Amino acid sequence: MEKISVAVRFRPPNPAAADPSPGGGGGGDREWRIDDTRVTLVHRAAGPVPGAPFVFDHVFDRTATNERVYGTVVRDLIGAVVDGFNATAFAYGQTSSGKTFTMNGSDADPGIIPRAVRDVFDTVRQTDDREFLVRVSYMEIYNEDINDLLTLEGRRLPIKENLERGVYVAGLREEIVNSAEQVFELLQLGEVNRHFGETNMNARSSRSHTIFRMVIESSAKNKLDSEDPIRVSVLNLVDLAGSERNNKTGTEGVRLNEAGHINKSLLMLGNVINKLSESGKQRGHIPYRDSKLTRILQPALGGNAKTSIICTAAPEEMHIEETRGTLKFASRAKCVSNCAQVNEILTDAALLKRQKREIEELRKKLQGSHSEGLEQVVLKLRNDMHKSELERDRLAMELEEERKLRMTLEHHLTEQQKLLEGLDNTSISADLFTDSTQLDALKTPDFKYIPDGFVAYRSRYSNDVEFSPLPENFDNIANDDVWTCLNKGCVTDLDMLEMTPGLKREASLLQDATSAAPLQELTDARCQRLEKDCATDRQQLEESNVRCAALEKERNLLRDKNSSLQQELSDSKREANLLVAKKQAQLDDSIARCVALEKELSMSRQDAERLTTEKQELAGELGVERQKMEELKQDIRLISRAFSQREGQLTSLYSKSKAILENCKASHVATLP
Ligand SMILES: Nc1ncnc2c1ncn2[C@@H]1O[C@H](COP(=O)(O)OP(=O)(O)OP(=O)(O)O)[C@@H](O)[C@H]1O
Repeated sequence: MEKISVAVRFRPPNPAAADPSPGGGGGGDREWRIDDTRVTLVHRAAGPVPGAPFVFDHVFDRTATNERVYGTVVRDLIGAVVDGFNATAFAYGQTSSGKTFTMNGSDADPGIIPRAVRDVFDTVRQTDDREFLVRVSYMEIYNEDINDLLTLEGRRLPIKENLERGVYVAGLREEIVNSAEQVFELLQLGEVNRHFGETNMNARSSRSHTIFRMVIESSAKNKLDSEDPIRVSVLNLVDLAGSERNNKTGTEGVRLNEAGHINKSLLMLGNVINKLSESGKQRGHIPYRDSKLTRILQPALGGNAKTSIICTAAPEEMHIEETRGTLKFASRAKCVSNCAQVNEILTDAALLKRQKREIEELRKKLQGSHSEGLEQVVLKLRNDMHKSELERDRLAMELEEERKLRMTLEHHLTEQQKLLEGLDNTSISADLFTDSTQLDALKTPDFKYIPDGFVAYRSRYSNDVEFSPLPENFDNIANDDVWTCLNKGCVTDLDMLEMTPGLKREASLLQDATSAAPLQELTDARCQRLEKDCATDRQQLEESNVRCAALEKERNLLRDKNSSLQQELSDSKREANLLVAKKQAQLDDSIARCVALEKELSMSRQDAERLTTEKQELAGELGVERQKMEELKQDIRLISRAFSQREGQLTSLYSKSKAILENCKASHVATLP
């Protein structure tokens, strides 16, 4: 929020009015005194007239130039307009107080409009990173009709309003301009079409309110960001017609009609300012629609714009009441706040992006803190659940591997047990080896009999030629790894090869019954070894079983935890849904209430508008009545003056007659004998 900036400017005294002779209007004993930003009415002899002084943002005395006024009050607005803010500057004051002088100026000292036009183009030129499009229009409000000053066809244009453009004058010509000179040409054209007229107080009095408007559109030169919007701002420079008293301006006929409209629309402007200056609660309906001027200036009055008002005043004593009225208007305007924002137009994509963000923010707000907490809990539970699912899968895999290992071990154990039993029950004979592979397993690879077979390559073997002579040609030699691979990972098979020297001669041993003793020894050793292996395998199996049981237990625990988490999750979800439904119901309820209130409001607004119209009519009638009363009073004054003159004449006639009579009487008495 930003207050309207208000300045007061006193023009130099009118040389005719400074004339102290009767009718000259000057030479009174009261005057306005300026002290920095303070204006006080003083008796030249007796000091300040009772009443508070008026204080404004800026006060200019007769010596102030247009350059100074512009620099102090308007220059900053131009920068803001080029940056995308709306801005308005207008001159308000009684007739002949210097409004047109302030807005248009002279060749020697140009006013606000020409200076602003130059500044706009200079600022645009200095803004390197944006592209600009400047359009201008010029209109007047004459007798409550809006006329386009740039074309003679544009008469009585209607005011329209829509969401996109707000309040606008339909059919108003807008010229695209590239330089200040182009604008000055258009302004000249407008000045020709503008309504001026001669009154007793101003040989060239503005009979209409004029609004010169510049629309400045800009976009970034490098559109890297799709969200980069187009900026559209409006600068209004307004020269109002002056309020006037008919007895002073001596208006009649057309001028009187014009004055009626001027005074009425200024009254409406005053009403809007009064309402806006009231505090929020008392303010109520703002009657912008009561006049075209207030409707067009609506954004500048308490809306989306930066606004400066320059109130012009006449210093002469004969205008003290009008000046006081202007200062009161200015004081109220000082209390009005505007809310200016950069005006941006977004592309559809950017708008969508922005709206999505806003909806997301609203959704968050709607859900409130409690459901936000719930959402976090749900999220945490979901995370926990996911973690425990992963853990469960990992354990299941481990369990599966353990199971496989156990089965392999069990299988291996059974095999070995079978083998052991077989060995226990027999003295080894080739016939007992029913499975030829079993027998093969006990044999040292015999290179003579199996020419293409593999042999474990061990240095020990090669040294020990007695048991394992090296073959002449090593075409197929396997090292430890290949052997292990061939024996399905059972290293014991490789170790068994140490026994092969005995078995190398198995054919002759088995045939020779006398050599049974050493065979028995070998068998026992082998049995012991197998038993040892069995015991180790059994131990491994038991350990594996224990691990399996522990894993199963852990898995069950996890399963329980998982299901309890799922239960919690569904509870939270249910609670969150309930809460959202509750909030939605509250929202629906609020919307319904809002709709009802809006309906009520619009009805009240209609009532208020009706009342305002009635009030205005009554005020109009009152004005007429007051005028009549004034006229009657004037008549009474004239009659009583004539009456007193007559009375004086009669009295002196009577005195004269009386004196003559006395004289006559005296002369008659003297002539009596
Ligand atoms: N500050 C000033 N310095 C010098 N002359 C001024 C100044 N202000 C006004 N004048 C002169 O006073 C006269 C009336 O001024 P101007 O026409 O600007 O008044 P106005 O308020 O626009 O009147 P109206 O409402 O009737 O149009 C003009 O001759 C103008 O040159």
